[in-house]
Amino acid sequence: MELLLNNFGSVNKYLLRFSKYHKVRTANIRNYSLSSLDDNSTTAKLSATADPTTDLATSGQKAQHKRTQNSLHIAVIGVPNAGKSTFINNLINHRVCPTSSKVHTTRKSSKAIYTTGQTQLVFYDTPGLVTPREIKRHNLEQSFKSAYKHAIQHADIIACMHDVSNSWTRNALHSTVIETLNEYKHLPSFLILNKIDALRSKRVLLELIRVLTNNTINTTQSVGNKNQRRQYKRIEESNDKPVTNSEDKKDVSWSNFQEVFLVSSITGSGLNDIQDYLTRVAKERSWEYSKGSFTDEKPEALIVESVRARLLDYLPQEIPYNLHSAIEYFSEENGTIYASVEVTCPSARIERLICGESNGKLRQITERVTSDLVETFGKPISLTISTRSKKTE
Ligand SMILES: Nc1nc2c(ncn2[C@@H]2O[C@H](COP(=O)(O)OP(=O)(O)OP(=O)(O)O)[C@@H](O)[C@H]2O)c(=O)[nH]1
Repeated sequence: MELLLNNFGSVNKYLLRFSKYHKVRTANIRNYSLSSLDDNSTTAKLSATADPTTDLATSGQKAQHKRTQNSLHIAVIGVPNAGKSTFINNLINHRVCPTSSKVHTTRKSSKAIYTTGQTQLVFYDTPGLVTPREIKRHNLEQSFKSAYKHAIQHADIIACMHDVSNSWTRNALHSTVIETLNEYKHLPSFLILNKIDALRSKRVLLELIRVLTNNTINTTQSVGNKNQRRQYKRIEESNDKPVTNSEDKKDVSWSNFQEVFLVSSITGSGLNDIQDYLTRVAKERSWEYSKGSFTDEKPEALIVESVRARLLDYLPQEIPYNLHSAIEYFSEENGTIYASVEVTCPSARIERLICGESNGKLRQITERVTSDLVETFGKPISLTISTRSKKTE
């Protein structure tokens, strides 16, 4: 079965959404200008007009001396669904890491690049840390477990993402996270408490900081920047009651975090503080990527991963984990991307489920992926998703 969606009619709607997305996210950071995908390159690019200080250097009023370049490689680790990809996309103001409401959306380590002023931040989005049992249950590739190692080995610092919205798991760092931090304890690390928007009581956060850092971060004194301390103070002054005891729990905590940040990756709250922190600690080192690069992934790979992410969102339970998506066709002509992806299903029954009545579900999925990809590439895309089944009934 095949469904072709010609999206030229609706592409303006997507471009409008795209520019809104960028304007909102970049309001107080910098101005963006979109440029086309670099025809000669295999990486997706947008050009960004960086902050005014850099513009000055490149305009007629060139700086007297050559400015140094700084860079920092950050491995973002955490359990599946902690919000790692959402965090990176919103921090770099660009959708390069596919996200979904299901676990294991990210399957391999990928890079997202953000350049501001003299500093280039290179984020490694890593697959959620998993146990061998989870690898089996979700039919994950064996390379899954080791993918984060590659990222950490290239990192200067580890960002440890922790989901505070889940009251069952938030009071402890997962054992796989502690194991990883231990294994790479020579690297500095910081803790990100994510999804604070989902909390009714913010009071719980102070207690969590104490528990998860083994009481090593003092929320009332010199740790953190002014904003963070103000945030901690506001929480302290609220009337809510703490929910846990503050006794030391070494097996659920890590004592060597250098900073703790409270963020909502989805609303963008707190992300500027992290950006400032990373810029401050960046090393004097030449940039690896040109100023306009946002990822080193090939556009074809971004397309396939975006299809996979939306299949995870639209299909129930374990079904999407047993599908295989592959690019069939990719080209770019006159500023428009043409792509076709084939989804192989384990049976005709599953294929019918994906397509839905009169192909309605497949059309919905295709529209959603198209919208995501317009945000990714900043240009129209004509996308076809076709399905086939391994077995007929
Ligand atoms: N409420 C809320 N939801 C969030 C936040 N950040 C991420 N999410 C949601 O959490 C889910 C998982 O987000 P992802 O960014 O895909 O998580 P991940 O850690 O990359 O997941 P894996 O690929 O499984 O490792 C998605 O449904 C996001 O919309 C947040 O700050 N607040």
